[in-house]
Amino acid sequence: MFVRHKWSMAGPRPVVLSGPSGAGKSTLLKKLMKEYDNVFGFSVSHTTRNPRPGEEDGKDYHYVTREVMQASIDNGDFIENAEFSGNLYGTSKAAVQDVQAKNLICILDIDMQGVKNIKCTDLNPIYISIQPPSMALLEKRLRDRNTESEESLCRRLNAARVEMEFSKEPGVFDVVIVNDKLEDAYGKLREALVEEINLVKKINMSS
Ligand SMILES: Nc1nc2c(ncn2[C@@H]2O[C@H](COP(=O)(O)OP(=O)(O)O)[C@@H](O)[C@H]2O)c(=O)[nH]1
Ligand SMILES: Nc1ncnc2c1ncn2[C@@H]1O[C@H](COP(=O)(O)OP(=O)(O)O)[C@@H](O)[C@H]1O
Repeated sequence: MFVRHKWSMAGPRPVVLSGPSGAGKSTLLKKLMKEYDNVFGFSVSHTTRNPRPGEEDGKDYHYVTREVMQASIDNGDFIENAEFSGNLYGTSKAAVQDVQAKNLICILDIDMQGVKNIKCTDLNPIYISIQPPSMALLEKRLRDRNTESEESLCRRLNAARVEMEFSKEPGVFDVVIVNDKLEDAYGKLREALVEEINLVKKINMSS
């Protein structure tokens, strides 16, 4: 699957954030996008899950029915897609192209199936894993977030065990960040991206 041909002008490298549900990916990426205006662009995924209070269609996700999403997948519109906790999720080609067209660092928030599939493309992102300090803390944070039913919570915690093991596989992630204290984790994320951030600032200043 080709998103951007290797011979096209080199833009900034995209960033993949992955890790268990509740690890703090959205919190960290929202902080990053707030601090760095016009440097990052979020790859807005499609999902068949319902929007949570406060989430916006077209901003957090494109919320679609399974029928619509499956038809779009069959049509070849997606770079990758996966079933997670009973719902379909996927990154459309358009989601990434929209961000890359603006020469911004494209951030993808995807699960481990997504990571495996993106590795088969020529997207060449920086792979960052966000991990919770422990299963117990992950459960507490997910419960306190108050977004999941008991069933959804169980499914996410089961998936989290597998995601946590996956993050230990050598060579999968460029950086693994344990999100204990938010400010410390954020500092590590920023540090991992500083070169790419400076590159985009330079490009944007000269254009
Ligand atoms: N493969 C894949 N995973 C995605 C995509 N969008 C979101 N996810 C993952 O789906 C999982 C569930 O996301 P979500 O329902 O927003 O719940 P949350 O992670 O608990 O906030 C997370 O691991 C996300 O990283 C996507 O486009 N592709
Ligand atoms: N370092 C942290 N310490 C305490 N709570 C946190 C921390 N990071 C995130 N949270 C909280 O944990 C919950 C899960 O974080 P979230 O960003 O939604 O995770 P994800 O996007 O990975 O599913 C949220 O309620 C968030 O406010």
